[in-house]
Amino acid sequence: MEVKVSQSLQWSTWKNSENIMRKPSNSLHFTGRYGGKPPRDNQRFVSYHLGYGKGLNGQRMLKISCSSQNVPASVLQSGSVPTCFDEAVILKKKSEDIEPYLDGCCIYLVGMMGSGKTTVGRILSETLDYSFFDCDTLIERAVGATTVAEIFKLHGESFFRENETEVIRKLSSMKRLVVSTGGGAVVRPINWKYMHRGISVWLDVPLEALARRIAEVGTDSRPLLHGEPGDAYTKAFKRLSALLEERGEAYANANARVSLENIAVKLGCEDVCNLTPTAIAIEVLVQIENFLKK
Ligand SMILES: Nc1ncnc2c1ncn2[C@@H]1O[C@H](COP(=O)(O)OP(=O)(O)O)[C@@H](O)[C@H]1O
Ligand SMILES: O=C(O)C1=C[C@@H](OP(=O)(O)O)[C@@H](O)[C@H](O)C1
Repeated sequence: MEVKVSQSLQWSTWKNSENIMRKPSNSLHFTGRYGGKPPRDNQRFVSYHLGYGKGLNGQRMLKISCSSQNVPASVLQSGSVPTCFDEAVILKKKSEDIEPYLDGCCIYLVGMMGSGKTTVGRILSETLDYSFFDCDTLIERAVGATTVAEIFKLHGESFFRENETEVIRKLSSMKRLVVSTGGGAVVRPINWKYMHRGISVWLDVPLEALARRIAEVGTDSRPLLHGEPGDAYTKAFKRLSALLEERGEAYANANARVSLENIAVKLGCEDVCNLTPTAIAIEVLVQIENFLKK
């Protein structure tokens, strides 16, 4: 029997398995932890299921699946969550398929705040062996400020936008980058002139999901969401709806659109919040491929 284990199922995940249980039907279930130290609650564990099944030709095959629940935002963003075996394999295969067509072209992720540009961008850069850049971080460095919120407070939004354009301009002369742009980068036509030197992809996420994600981490780092009354979810929802209303058409300038609602339908998933960043990264590659083959 030949079993190919993807790189993203790292040895450390297996080595650190907390408990291995033999299940009745000749299958194994074990829970692995990610990261160095054992977390205290079970929610930070990832469960693996190993069992035998039949392949297409009826041959016996080892099947591996993995599930993770309530993985903290910081871990999701770090891109170090052990992902579903199948998803990891599909992602790698897809990236190998499109690499020759991409020819080193930069990928710009656009979308509302919280749409997952940073989280998905990191995964894409890793699988494509590209470098990853987050525009907000580069602007903070260029200005010598600690946060975007500080830049807005000290210098105002138009100063921030000027710097954003300058960062995008500089990045656009480079190759093999995945760039996570700020949610508002789409409003300036000059930014599109630079982004169209590469391929732009719009991560289209329903407002409810955006607001839920942002409410979880708070609005501190996102100055445009400050100032609404109400609980974190309501505040985020209201401001995001107003911004989306203003910007909807600007996002549609992107070369490709990745709709989380469409992915959920494809995968038979009831709630877009259950889509993993890897599943979304796969769809980004599929949509880039569609665009390049047009
Ligand atoms: N597929 C996903 N499922 C659940 N939470 C996610 C997903 N993608 C991103 N997040 C979380 O949503 C928040 C915003 O994601 P982030 O990548 O920073 O978005 P952006 O860069 O577009 O602002 C983060 O807390 C992140 O962990
Ligand atoms: O939507 C926007 O106008 C903004 C989005 C933020 O980036 P993220 O989309 O990465 O949160 C950041 O650039 C700034 O707070 C403004």
